[in-house]
Amino acid sequence: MEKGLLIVLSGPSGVGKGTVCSALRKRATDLTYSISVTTRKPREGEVEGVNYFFRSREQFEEMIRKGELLEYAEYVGNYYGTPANFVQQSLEAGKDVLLEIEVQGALKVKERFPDGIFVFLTPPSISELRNRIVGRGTESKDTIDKRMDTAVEELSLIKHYDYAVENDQIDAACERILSIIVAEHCRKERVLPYLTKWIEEVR
Ligand SMILES: Nc1ncnc2c1ncn2[C@@H]1O[C@H](COP(=O)(O)OP(=O)(O)OP(=O)(O)O)[C@@H](O)[C@H]1O
Ligand SMILES: Nc1nc2c(ncn2[C@@H]2O[C@H](COP(=O)(O)O)[C@@H](O)[C@H]2O)c(=O)[nH]1
Repeated sequence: MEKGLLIVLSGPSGVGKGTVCSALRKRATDLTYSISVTTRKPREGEVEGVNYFFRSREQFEEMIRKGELLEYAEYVGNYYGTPANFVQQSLEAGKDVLLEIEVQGALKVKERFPDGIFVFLTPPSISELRNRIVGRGTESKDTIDKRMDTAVEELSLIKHYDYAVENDQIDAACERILSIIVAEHCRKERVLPYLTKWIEEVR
């Protein structure tokens, strides 16, 4: 069976990754969404196994030792990681898998899965990015400042991504991401086999 596509969506805190993923979940029910593990405390309304698997630092470090994570990163004082088995089994079963992760982790995934599709979500402006993270009302001022400082570093790594998608409007951002996935399927399933065949014929 043809393996599924691995799509990695990242970008600075507050750009709207979670919001766009939730909108995608409603529209693209054939996509598989990986649920991450974190040592961050749950925010109000967050549910174990739905938003994240919430674990202690000791439990997380045990998962690292056992090789249970595809990638992990320490981000503004907490660990975040992607469970390896779920992603690998889903890809093997031919499902397209979407990871919503920060930039250090995305670059680690790129080393292991160079054929993945790396999408960087960008804000309309830096001031709008701050407005969004402040407006969400979930972080302290100190955490917002740290996340904004990290955002500046993250934006400089956009060159390592295959696509930049602006999240000006949620629906428009979803459309762009879905178009990328369709195009990548066409490339993988149609163009590459043709190219391979033509190259074999010329030889
Ligand atoms: N296109 C948009 N226009 C206006 N507001 C938006 C848009 N997308 C998201 N938001 C708002 O911005 C805030 C941050 O969004 P969200 O939590 O999805 O960001 P995130 O990138 O997942 O952040 P983090 O990395 O911190 O988890 C939310 O309050 C959300 O409602
Ligand atoms: N490297 C990873 N980053 C992840 C993962 N799951 C989420 N994240 C990213 O962490 C930050 C902060 O998230 P928050 O929920 O505390 O706002 C954000 O950029 C997420 O995308 C993961 O498994 N690995």
